Amino acid sequence: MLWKSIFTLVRSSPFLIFLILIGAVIDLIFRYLSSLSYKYLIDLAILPRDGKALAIIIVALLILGFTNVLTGISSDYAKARLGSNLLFEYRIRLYQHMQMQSQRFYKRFGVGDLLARYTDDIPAIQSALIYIMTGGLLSITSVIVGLAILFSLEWKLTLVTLAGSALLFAPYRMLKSRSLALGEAYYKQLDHFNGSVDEHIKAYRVIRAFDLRSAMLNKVEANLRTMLSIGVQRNFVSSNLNRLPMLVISILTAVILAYGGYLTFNGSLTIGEFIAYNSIFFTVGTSLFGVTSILPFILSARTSLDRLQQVLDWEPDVIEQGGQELSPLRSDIVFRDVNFAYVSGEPVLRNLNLTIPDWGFTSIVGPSGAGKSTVLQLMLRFSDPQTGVVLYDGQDIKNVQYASLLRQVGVVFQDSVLFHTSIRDNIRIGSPEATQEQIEEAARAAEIHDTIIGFREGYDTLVSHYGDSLSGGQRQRIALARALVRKPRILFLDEATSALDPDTERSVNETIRTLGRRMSIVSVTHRLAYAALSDRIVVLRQGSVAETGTHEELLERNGEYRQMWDKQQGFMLAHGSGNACVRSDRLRKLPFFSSLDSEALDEISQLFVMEKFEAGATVVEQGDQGDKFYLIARGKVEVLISAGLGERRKVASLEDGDHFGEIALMQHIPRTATIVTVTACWFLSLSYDHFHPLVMRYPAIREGLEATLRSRMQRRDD
Ligand SMILES: Nc1ncnc2c1ncn2[C@@H]1O[C@H](COP(=O)(O)OP(=O)(O)OP(=O)(O)O)[C@@H](O)[C@H]1O
Repeated sequence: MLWKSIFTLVRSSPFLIFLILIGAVIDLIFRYLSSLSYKYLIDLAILPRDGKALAIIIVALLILGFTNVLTGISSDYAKARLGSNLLFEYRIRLYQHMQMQSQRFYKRFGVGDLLARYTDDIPAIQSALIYIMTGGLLSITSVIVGLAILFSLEWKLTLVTLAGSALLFAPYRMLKSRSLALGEAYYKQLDHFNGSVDEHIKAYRVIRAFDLRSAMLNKVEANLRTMLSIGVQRNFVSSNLNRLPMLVISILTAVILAYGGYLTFNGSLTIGEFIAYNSIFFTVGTSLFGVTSILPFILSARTSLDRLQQVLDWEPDVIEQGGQELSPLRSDIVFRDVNFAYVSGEPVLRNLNLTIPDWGFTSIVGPSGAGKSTVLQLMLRFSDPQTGVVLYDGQDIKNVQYASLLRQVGVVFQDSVLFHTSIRDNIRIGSPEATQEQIEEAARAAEIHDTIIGFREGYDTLVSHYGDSLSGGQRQRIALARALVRKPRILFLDEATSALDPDTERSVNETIRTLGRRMSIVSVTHRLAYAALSDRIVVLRQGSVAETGTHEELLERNGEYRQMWDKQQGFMLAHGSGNACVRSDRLRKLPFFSSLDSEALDEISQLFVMEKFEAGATVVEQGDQGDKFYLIARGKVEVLISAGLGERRKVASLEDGDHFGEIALMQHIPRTATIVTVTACWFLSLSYDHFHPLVMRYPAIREGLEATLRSRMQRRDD
């Protein structure tokens, strides 16, 4: 398919092809007439001492040389143009293809992987095309013409030459598969390397703060060493593909000199013919060498074409077909019998039926992995359900113009990426036609205008490195302004404030609440304190709706929501987040403390110490001796277990109100899993040494912990 597009590109540039061909033909004529001129120079001008003939030959050569240079220049321009056109066409095509893709695609092709296709594969195809179009075609024609002339000069000698020339392609046959395999291996390593550089740029703070520099360096060094070794082998094979044909040409030259000399001795060839024959053979030899030297380019381009094709063959999850314009949302968004899975056989949404009216503030809550963000993604049509429909005002969003759907919505994600441009342009991205007044209006609504004008360069302040130059709250407020400048009918928030520190979260949520009076908002959150303020709450469990209602109704119902609510209660984070504590009645909800009296629980709650970890930190490492129990006052962690060969498998996510490590309170036993923070986390930790004296005093604690351990073991065995 891609080969076809190369031919289409070539066919669509007839003038450029004409310039290249004319340049090649003139070059060819020049080469052979120069070589053949020796025959006439020696036999017709020098030996008979004919000055006029000499002058005519020299003038003819000069005119030809001059013409050759002129057509060569036009041909060079045409090649440069054609090559650049190919780069442009392929890069834009790949980029457009990427724009249609969703999460599944980006999971399969990492950043490094994709970048390598832009910066290495496409140029490799370009080089091969240029070489084939110019050196290749010219060399092949040159070989054919040259052999015809050689045949006319001395056919027996030429037959010997022709037979020997077949040997020139032996190295290609021998080394082809090795070269292709090395090409593939090299690109694989290059993809890894690009990925590591990208990771380093994005996570440089975590790498430095956790002193991961030497670990990362070792990883990159191992990658580069493998690349170095493959690179050496690859270059060596490529140079052999060039060098070995030269050996064949040297042998052929020796044969021609010996046999041609013999023919000249016995008078079958004149001296002029002998010299001309050798000179033409030299040109033929060079052209033959030219033919073989494009082979490494062809091999490299073949690998690159395959790699590019692999990406372009990836079908987008969402097919954007024309359809009707979606009119402004007036009634509701409905999920009807929706089933969805990222991986076949692992359903995430199961027969989901849900109605979200177009007014007020709706919160979607539920345990981690319940499918909250997935619901949001389907509303934005980042993916389509496998069965069932998502309707906006009764219209299946698969059948409406995608752009008209996106025009109605604004979105703020948890990790809102800001671009490397001014604050003004970052907001304007939401609506490219927005005037300065509209930008400021959005910034005011997001309550960031005063902060922006307080910066020395105001709205022209450059946002650097994905927004690192701003605080988390400022970043999210600019992201909010970016969404608001679109004047959306509906604002989607995907954990938009949960990565912020408590004070900033509180203040951004107040802004969002004010906005809720002006537009409808759908917010995915796991922090129930803010969900409680919404007009309706949808509780998801394993991809279905478990409950819906207001906060009060759901508490009353005493179901799933109530449990989650109770779990998150009882923690107090002081303003400024310098301190936190847990109430004794909250401790009673932990199964191993449930039978203790208030006095004991009060004592225990005093023993907790607050610990703060940034996102990406390892809190406990599998195999280390456990000496602390942790309660998550706020934040989210992942529980990982070793899956061999240094790989880790995620087995669970824990968040506000969850706990881990309780067995460490009873005995120093190795941790059975690694805990890594996903967002910044505030933990309350209780150390074995502080706690142990209490266990001695209150036997009920030991009994509770032993029961927990037994049930844990039982669950694991099951
Ligand atoms: N791109 C993906 N590929 C495969 N599985 C995915 C992908 N994205 C999410 N999942 C899985 O789908 C399930 C639902 O994920 P989703 O992010 O919607 O849950 P959530 O309720 O928002 O959870 P959380 O609060 O932890 O963000 C989880 O089991 C998750 O591991």
